[in-house]
Amino acid sequence: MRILISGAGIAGAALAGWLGRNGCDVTVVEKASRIRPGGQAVDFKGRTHRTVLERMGVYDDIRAQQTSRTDWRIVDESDRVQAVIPGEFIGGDLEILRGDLAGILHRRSAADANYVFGDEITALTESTSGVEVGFAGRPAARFDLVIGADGVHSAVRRAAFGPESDHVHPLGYVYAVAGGAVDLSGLETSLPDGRAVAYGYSRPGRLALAGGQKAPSLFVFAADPGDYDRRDVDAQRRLLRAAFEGVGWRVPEMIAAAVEASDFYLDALTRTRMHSFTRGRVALVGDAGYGNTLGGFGTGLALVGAYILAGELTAARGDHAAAFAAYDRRMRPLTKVARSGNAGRFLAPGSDRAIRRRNRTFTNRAMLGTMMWMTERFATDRTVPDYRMA
Ligand SMILES: Cc1cc2nc3c(=O)[nH]c(=O)nc-3n(C[C@H](O)[C@H](O)[C@H](O)COP(=O)(O)OP(=O)(O)OC[C@H]3O[C@@H](n4cnc5c(N)ncnc54)[C@H](O)[C@@H]3O)c2cc1C
Repeated sequence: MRILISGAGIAGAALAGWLGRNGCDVTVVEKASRIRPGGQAVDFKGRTHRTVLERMGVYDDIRAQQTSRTDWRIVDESDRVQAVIPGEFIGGDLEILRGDLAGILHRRSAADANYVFGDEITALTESTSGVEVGFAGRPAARFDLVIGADGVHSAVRRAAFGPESDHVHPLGYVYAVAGGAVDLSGLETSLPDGRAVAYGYSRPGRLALAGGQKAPSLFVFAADPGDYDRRDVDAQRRLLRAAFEGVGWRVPEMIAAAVEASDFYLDALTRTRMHSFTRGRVALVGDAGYGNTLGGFGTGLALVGAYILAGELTAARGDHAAAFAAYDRRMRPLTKVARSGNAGRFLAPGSDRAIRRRNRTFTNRAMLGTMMWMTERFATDRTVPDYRMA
């Protein structure tokens, strides 16, 4: 089977490895000129994630580069500690910087797929025998299947399922992630009017790296996607500056570093809801189909989704319709966790009262224990089939 994957992020690289190793001719087209670095820490929780990582053969590589998963201290603007969120709640069982994970997955799949950087699809035309794909920078080509692993703003989803606004719902917050300059670990401050800054994440023993490399900062604030232009990064830097204007604590230093950083990234918090993750010869995997920004499940879901999609395609031996139907059916309950929840409310509560309520939750061990148990029980403790793939 000739399969095109759009997007070489977490889902795309994972899927490329599985399909390439199991007999498919895989091309991955990535808009960026290389594997995109950057991002905050992402994490894995529970039995399902661990099983998939072990079957992929990347569990030990991830462990070798995991972050120190420190507790988060929530402080006020005078640095007084208001609550401590345990590292295992924020960072799951295994936590790694997103950019490091993307590197591991790419290295693991590089020999199994043909990676094309700096290009993107412009059109999809499906017939009974395949999909004709137009590209921005190369001649059109024909594939048996096309997979959208191109993230929240998926071009494949737009081409095959209709406009983004039909599927992607803004949650009322914007986030920015960028390289930082303050050597602190797992510290967050919440400002009463729906703004929050977090700082932290490093690999064990490498908090203040000799080379000057610092962990990225995360900024979250209440705003709408209409407040900025997705293509105008300078305007986004100005938006971030304006959102934290006049804030004390270490914020001026962090903002100054963030707006200068080459890995500056700003986007709306959104939730993606699809009636089906497949249509004809096209399927969506990862954030393109079931994203919920900063919800804490996106990366695990992307890897589980890639595993199940590849497994069903391998098991169906060329019957893509049967494989896609099974993928849809299996992913539906797993993705329930992404169809609700808004991390903005947790990270940047909009009032003093809401902040106090959030902090009380995290100082109550029993409540925290219940939340962690429920997460594991209902979201990440599911049995996935053993597809016996290479
Ligand atoms: C730079 C960056 C930083 C991130 N930071 C965080 C973070 O701090 N915390 C967090 O929880 N999640 C973060 N994420 C999202 C996180 O990676 C995903 O939620 C999750 O891992 C699922 O991954 P995915 O592969 O579906 O999407 P992504 O990891 O977003 O990968 C999508 C890939 O598709 C590429 N792409 C986009 N459009 C096209 C196109 N038209 N054609 C070809 N390729 C395209 C992108 O360049 C990217 O490489 C970040 C994503 C990126 C790209």
